[in-house]
Amino acid sequence: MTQSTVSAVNSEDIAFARALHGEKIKSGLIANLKSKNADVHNVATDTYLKMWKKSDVETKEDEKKRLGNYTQLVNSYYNLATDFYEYGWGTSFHFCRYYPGEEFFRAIARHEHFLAANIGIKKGMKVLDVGCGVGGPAREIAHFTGANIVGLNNNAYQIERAFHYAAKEGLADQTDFVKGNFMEIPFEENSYDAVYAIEATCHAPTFEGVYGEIFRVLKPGGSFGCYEWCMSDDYDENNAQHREIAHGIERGNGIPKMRPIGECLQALKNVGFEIEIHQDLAAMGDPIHWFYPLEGDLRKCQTVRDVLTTLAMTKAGRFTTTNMCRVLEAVGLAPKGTVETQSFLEVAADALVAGAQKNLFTPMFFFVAKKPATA
Ligand SMILES: CC(C)=CCC[C@@H](C)[C@H]1CC[C@H]2C3=C(CC[C@]12C)[C@@]1(C)CC[C@H](O)C[C@@H]1CC3
Repeated sequence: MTQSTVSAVNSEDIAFARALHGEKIKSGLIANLKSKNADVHNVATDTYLKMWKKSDVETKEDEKKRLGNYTQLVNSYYNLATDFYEYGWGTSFHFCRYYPGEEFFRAIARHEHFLAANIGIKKGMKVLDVGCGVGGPAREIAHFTGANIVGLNNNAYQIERAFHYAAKEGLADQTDFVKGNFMEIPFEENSYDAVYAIEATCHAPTFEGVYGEIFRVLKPGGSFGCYEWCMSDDYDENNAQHREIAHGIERGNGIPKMRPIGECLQALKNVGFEIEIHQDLAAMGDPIHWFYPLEGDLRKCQTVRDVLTTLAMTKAGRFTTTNMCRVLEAVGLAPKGTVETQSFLEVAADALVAGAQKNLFTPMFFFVAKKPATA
């Protein structure tokens, strides 16, 4: 794409996001739902849902269309899901490991510190967060390390929220957020000391495309650290039950195509990275599973405070949210399509848990890859 086409696409996305969500930043699910423009919300809902057939047999052609339209797919997904994520999960949109007794938000932060420490992020470094969401990890890593973090994200709504939260935490000078496509990163080559991506690059149509761009902007000798969403070695694409779980993960999470671990490692090598560490952190035999909040069993909560924190994530909490959305939609306080959004998020939760329980899926295939000093 030429520079002028890129800025035209960006302006269109920004205008769409403003028309859909309104100009002012609000907090709380109900306040956010109330402020949506119903007609624009309808467009976002239709755009997302038309990418997925509900009952008919899924064909390779459907998958190809999603891969070709990945920007529309991912943008419409996050235009619909972001408020629900913040309401149910907070502002760091990722999973994590837990040790016995560890509180939810503490574990989330520790997962971010672990990544920052492994790629050697230090005070004053210039670091890129690829697919930064609303900036939860970028803020935590900025506070933790003193580095300057730039978050890249193609969703204009999330970018606006990221600026808002960073300013509130006094990080306006230490962070920046840029709307852009990670398949065409809008920065110069060799411009970042370190790059990380947390559960984001699975939205790309190919690992090679996004990793190649990360390689380009990273300085020689710099490290790229990532938690990648992958299907495990036990996953068999020709097994109908496995495929159904993978498809649920795709549809519920706005992912054009789930790929195996092998493809991730091969892509890193193909674009020139030297892989220094790789390990599936979901397969470490942890007594507390990474997916426990979505399992719906409050007895698995780590602390009393966690019962409240994880309430909206459990089956009972999700049932309540669905009914609340039904009522809000019926009385006109939430736009049409809100119940549908909650329903594909339910698909996400169930498919993620099923994939985890059968050891078919990991949201934390962790790797550190280095750009050779001679590159
Ligand atoms: C999509 C990717 C690559 C990463 C996001 C990972 C997680 C943060 C989300 C995956 C499924 C999401 C769900 C919710 C919050 C965010 C996730 C865990 C809810 C708990 C939000 C509240 C809703 O009512 C139910 C959602 C279920 C799925």
